[in-house]
Amino acid sequence: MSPPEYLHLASPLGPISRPLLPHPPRDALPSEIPIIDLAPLFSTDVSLRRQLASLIRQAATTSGFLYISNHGIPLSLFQTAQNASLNWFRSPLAAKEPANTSNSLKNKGVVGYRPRQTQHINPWESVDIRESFSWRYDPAYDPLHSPSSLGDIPAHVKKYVEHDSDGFPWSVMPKGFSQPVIQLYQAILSLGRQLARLFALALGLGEQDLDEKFTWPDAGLAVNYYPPITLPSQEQQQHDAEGEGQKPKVSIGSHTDFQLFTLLYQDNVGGLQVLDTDGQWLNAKPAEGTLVVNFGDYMQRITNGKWMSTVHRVVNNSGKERLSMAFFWGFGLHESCGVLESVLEEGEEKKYGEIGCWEWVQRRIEMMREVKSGLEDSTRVAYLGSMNNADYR
Ligand SMILES: O=C(O)CCC(=O)C(=O)O
Ligand SMILES: [Fe+2]
Repeated sequence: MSPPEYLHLASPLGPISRPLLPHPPRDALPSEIPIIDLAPLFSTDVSLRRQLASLIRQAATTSGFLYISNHGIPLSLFQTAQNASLNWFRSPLAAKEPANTSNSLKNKGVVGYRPRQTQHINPWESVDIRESFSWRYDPAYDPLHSPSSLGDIPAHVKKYVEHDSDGFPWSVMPKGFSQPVIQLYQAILSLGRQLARLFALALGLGEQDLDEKFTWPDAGLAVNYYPPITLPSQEQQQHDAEGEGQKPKVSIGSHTDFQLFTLLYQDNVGGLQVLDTDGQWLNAKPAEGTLVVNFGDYMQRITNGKWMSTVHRVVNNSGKERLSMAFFWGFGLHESCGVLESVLEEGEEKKYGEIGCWEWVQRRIEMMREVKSGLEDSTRVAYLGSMNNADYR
């Protein structure tokens, strides 16, 4: 019998290992990653919205991944932003360099462009074979806030949100890119707030109970460009046999998202894979007109571990370039939350304490750093190799 294989990754609790089944990835069944029709969300009939919320709760507590259809954002808005992004990513490196995150110091290197193979989300896998353009929430682009009210951002919020004047230098980006991407981002801000009401229902809360925590949300965007992974030649494989080349080649390594939920638009190329609770990789194939929704670590925490923050990665072996846009949603970074009473059964104890959203994100970043430095230590890797964390999915 071949020895069990493990997937190693960073988690909020530190490095963890998950056993893997010895089978190649297979397509997810509709029961594993359901397509949920969002139309009832826009109905005036609250009983329809409640039925929809129970479908969401079912998916959140069993797979942590689902697709939404009829979400109300026209496909053309995504396609225009997709084409604009492709055009930009295909331009020469020198044209993209002015947008490099390292030039965006005021944003602490978060906002902007990251060139190919400069990110490594999971050190047990290859460097990420992707380029990306990311930015964080800026109230100047939020339809909820009128330009004249921007001066009134409360001080305890202001230190966490960027304002246009000290934000990313959009002038370095061609308008052909920024206009459609910002337009899409604004539509996503509205959809995210509507979804937050649905999730509130699904969490046993009143529909509007979470609204305030999303007034200045932590709503970031990553536009991901994945060139095809070219499998190494035999010579190269031999050369790599002792080093990095042994690691599985990934477009973005296995990880969980940090915050509450992610809305993902993917083109029709495919490559997104989701790890089920048995250790089987499932292909989350593209389905036109849908968005993928997955839940993150903070959601898992505030639901006492019930809503799953599911491990996923991208392997683009299609031979074609792939583009995705991931919108990450969290409460405002100035907010704080503990386990929600509404999710607890009678007598159930809270597993986790309250933690601020900013502290949470810092902790997750710290854990990823720790995992990278821990890799240098061979005893630790051996320990990881034999560890099976059953509690943390
Ligand atoms: O491109 C994708 O399909 C997934 C991207 C992703 O997981 C991320 O950006 O966190
Ligand atoms: Fe992700």
